Amino acid sequence: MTPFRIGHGFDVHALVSGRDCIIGGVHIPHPLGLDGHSDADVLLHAICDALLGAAALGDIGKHFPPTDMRYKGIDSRELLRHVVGLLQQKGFSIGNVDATVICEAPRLGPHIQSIRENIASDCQLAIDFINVKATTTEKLGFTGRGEGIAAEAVVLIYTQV
Ligand SMILES: Nc1ccn([C@@H]2O[C@H](COP(=O)(O)O)[C@@H](O)[C@H]2O)c(=O)n1
Ligand SMILES: C[C@@]1(CO)OP(=O)(O)OP(=O)(O)OC[C@H]1O
Repeated sequence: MTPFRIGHGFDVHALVSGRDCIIGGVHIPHPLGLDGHSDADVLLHAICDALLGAAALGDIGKHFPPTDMRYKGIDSRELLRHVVGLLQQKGFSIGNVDATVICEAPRLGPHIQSIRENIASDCQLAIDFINVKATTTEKLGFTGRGEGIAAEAVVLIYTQV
C-alpha cells in the first residue's frame, strides 16, 4: 500500500464591512473583511480541509461546527494547529502544501512570505514545503466583483514505512 495520500480543500467567504481581512494568519489592509463564524481565514480553512481530506477525517465543519460558540471569532491558526495534531495522532506527516487565493483585491503579493511563514510554523514544516499563490478571475464572477474571496489547497501527506 502506498504511504502517500493527497487532499484537496476549497473555501469561500464573503467580503463585508466591519470585519478584518485575515488571510493565512496575516491581517491585510483592506476596506472590507471576511465574514464568518471564526476569523474567516479562507486560506487556512482550505488548507485544513485539504489535510482532513487526505487523512479521511472529514471536513472543517465536522471538527469545528459553526453552531459551537467555542469557535466564534477563533483564530484559524488554532484550527490549523489542531488539524495538524489530528494527523500526527493518526501517524501522518505532511509532505507539502500548495494553495491558491482567488481575489481581485487585496493584492497579496506583498504578504505571501508572511503567510507562508505562518503556515510553515503551524504545519511544523520548513518554508520550502509551503507554496501560496494568488490569482484574480479577470473581474469575472463573485471574486471578480469583490463580493468574496475563494481559496483552494492541495496537500500531500505520508506515513513512515
Ligand atoms: N489578489 C491578487 C491577485 C493576483 N496577484 C498577483 O498578480 C499576478 C497576476 O494575476 P492574474 O490573475 O492576472 O493572473 C498573480 O500571479 C499574482 O502574483 C496578487 O498579488 N494578488
Ligand atoms: C471555521 C468554522 C468554525 O466554526 O466557521 P466559519 O468561519 O464560518 O468558516 P467555514 O469555512 O464556513 O467553516 C465552518 C466552521 O468550521
